[in-house]
Amino acid sequence: MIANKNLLLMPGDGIGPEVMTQAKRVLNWLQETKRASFNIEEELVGGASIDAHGVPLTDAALAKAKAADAVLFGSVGGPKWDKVPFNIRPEAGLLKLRSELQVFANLRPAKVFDALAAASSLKPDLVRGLDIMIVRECIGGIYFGEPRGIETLPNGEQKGVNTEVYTTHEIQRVGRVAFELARKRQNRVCSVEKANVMEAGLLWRQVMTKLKAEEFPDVELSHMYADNCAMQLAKNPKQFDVIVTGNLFGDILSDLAAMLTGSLGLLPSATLGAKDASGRIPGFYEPIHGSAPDIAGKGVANPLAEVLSLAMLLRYSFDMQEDADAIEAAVERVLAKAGRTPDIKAEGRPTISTSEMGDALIAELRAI
Ligand SMILES: NC(=O)C1=CN([C@@H]2O[C@H](COP(=O)(O)OP(=O)(O)OC[C@H]3O[C@@H](n4cnc5c(N)ncnc54)[C@H](O)[C@@H]3O)[C@@H](O)[C@H]2O)C=CC1
Ligand SMILES: CC(C)CC(=O)C(=O)O
Ligand SMILES: [Mg+2]
Repeated sequence: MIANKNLLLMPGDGIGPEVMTQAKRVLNWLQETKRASFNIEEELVGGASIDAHGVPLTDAALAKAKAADAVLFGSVGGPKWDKVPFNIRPEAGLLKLRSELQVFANLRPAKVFDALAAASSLKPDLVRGLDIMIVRECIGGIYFGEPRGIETLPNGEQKGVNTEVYTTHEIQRVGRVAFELARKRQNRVCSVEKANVMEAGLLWRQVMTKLKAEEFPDVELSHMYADNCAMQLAKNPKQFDVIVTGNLFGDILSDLAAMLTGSLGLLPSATLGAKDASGRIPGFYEPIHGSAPDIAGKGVANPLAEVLSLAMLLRYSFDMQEDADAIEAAVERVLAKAGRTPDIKAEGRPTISTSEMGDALIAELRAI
């Protein structure tokens, strides 16, 4: 049994707390069945933290996140906070967390469960069996580059500025994660950028090419422009194994990949940093979706991306492979036989709520 792991839960805003409630039921199951014992704490983040403390991430919450063995996050943002100053928006809290935890490699697996091949927006044959891994650089690129801001020009016009910046080291470290993952999969990495129009993209391509030659000669490397990659994901997604890309392109391409699997509500993620002196790797886990204001409070959000993020946490931070497998298998069984939340609604299947999806999942887990 895995004992005394410190886990910080940060549910956030909108559907974040709703889906986190279902992940907590899975945590309870793990503890009740003596598979693990956790010291669980919870902290506000995003809009909820702005309402309580005036900032999207307090120093105390950040300190707890840094001290935890892993962080499970929900989602942040919503129209209520759209007018707060830009640097303290809910989303700034999330970016600060990722950056302060130095979690640079965001693993976004897009897997199609057999029962959901028909829920994809593509024809079932194009997606059945799909299993791709998008590795998104998560603490660099245009979301963090300087200079940035909105300035007023002498003629009264305004100018909005963001800057794409990548250094050799930033590209190498995320590239290594992608190559290493590929070795455990189909041994193929597709590196995605816009080397045709952006110097940061050209450097990305050069660094990836050199990295492959020097450290990963056994792994196949291809390069693709990001716009073509979006098209290829919609045309023939099974051509990909591991995709490695920067922060902005990874954000966009993973939302597209989510729809191949049936819903944004299904895609989990793990964001990992480098091993520290004590051998610990910081791990931050979150669904790829946002706070979904259009459905928040209605009890209809799909909780499976959050639950699958918990499974990734067990797998990557606590080496609890069997328990992670058990949760993923239970999700698969639920999708094969239970009702569906509205985002993956299917003819002949009852439409169920977030908590009913949680009930079905817990019933499957208890049956093990
Ligand atoms: N990691 C995070 O916390 C993220 C936060 N955001 C924030 O969330 C807010 C809303 O952003 P949107 O662009 O609307 O993206 P979103 O991901 O929140 O929602 C996009 C669409 O997907 C649906 N959806 C998302 N998750 C779902 C789930 N679990 N079950 C069923 N349907 C689901 C929503 O109902 C909506 O129609 C904004 O404030 C945005 O900044 C957006 C993306 C990520
Ligand atoms: C705050 C945003 C960068 C969140 C987002 O869309 C994401 O990480 O996927
Ligand atoms: Mg996103």
